[in-house]
Amino acid sequence: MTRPALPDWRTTLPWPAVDVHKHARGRLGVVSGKATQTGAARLAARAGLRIGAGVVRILCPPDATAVIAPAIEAIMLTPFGSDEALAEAAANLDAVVIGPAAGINDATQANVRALAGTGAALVVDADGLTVFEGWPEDLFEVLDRDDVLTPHEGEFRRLFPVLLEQGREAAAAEAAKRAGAVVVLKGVATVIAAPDGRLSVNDNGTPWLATAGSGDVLAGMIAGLMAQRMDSFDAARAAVWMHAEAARGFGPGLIAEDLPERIPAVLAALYSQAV
Ligand SMILES: NC(=O)C1=CN([C@@H]2O[C@H](COP(=O)(O)OP(=O)(O)OC[C@H]3O[C@@H](n4cnc5c(N)ncnc54)[C@H](O)[C@@H]3O)[C@@H](O)[C@H]2O)[C@@H](O)CC1
Ligand SMILES: Nc1ncnc2c1ncn2[C@@H]1O[C@H](COP(=O)(O)OP(=O)(O)O)[C@@H](O)[C@H]1O
Repeated sequence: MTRPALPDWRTTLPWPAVDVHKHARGRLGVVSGKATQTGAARLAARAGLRIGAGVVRILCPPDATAVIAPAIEAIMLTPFGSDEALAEAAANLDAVVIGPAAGINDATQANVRALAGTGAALVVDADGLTVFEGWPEDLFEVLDRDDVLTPHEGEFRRLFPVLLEQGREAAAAEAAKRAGAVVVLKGVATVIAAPDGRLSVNDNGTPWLATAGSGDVLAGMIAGLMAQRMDSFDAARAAVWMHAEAARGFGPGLIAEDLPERIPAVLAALYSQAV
């Protein structure tokens, strides 16, 4: 018996319907760090907006409001003063990114937990992963299967100390099972693994991506597709490929700020194949 081919992510990209409106298109939240650490959230938010989320809101500690407000236009801003207030602010969001420059402290842990109790699908990156070093089960027990973890190898080791000895593919597959969530093990050939056993290795990586903040952009791209109701595993595969394609299109001199601005060209090429 032959198994039906898994749908390729290109066939499930969320192109907007004629009668869509911005809220129906998908609402994305990105949690910012404190006043001196807001750039990572702004990169992720801009990437999420560029990849098609209809409404994007940065959720920030009160001290960061005056820093972020003059640095955004289409992106909205909501300050929160506690984990409960964060959950309230995220109540009507479809997807949320937490972790980029969030801070390695108890507040970030509490914020991840609070967001996990909302209906939003989560992308947990960077400090959102690092804060669970030593007690990863505390993270895994609050995750849903449509949540996504996006560790680089350093962050992966903090949550899964010996798994990489099995090789990157086996490690990512086991990590996804243990976490009960999609795991994106970043690197030269990024591995994407789902808790149901689906596994994919990205094939268009480029070293131009080895630049500060490129991972923050990727987190925003994945969550931006998830906010548009794309399956989390497909969203991760699609975003990882588009992220690399955007970097290839730019080439030498690429910095993370350039990546969101290359997304339209990458989307346009995919759209021309879809219609
Ligand atoms: N514009 C911004 O505001 C930016 C903020 N960022 C944030 O800054 C905070 C600290 O970033 P750091 O880069 O110091 O933290 P990392 O956790 O990335 O790096 C700390 C250590 O982890 C190890 N490591 C890093 N990348 C690795 C890899 N790919 N493979 C193996 N080991 C690796 C290295 O030993 C490194 O010294 C994070 O919250 C991050 O999200 C960064 O994303 C860069 C841009
Ligand atoms: N040499 C490389 N080849 C391909 N991709 C790379 C390379 N170096 C880094 N990347 C990609 O760049 C991104 C870096 O993410 P991350 O380490 O989280 O950076 P940051 O924390 O600065 O945002 C990942 O998507 C990773 O796969």
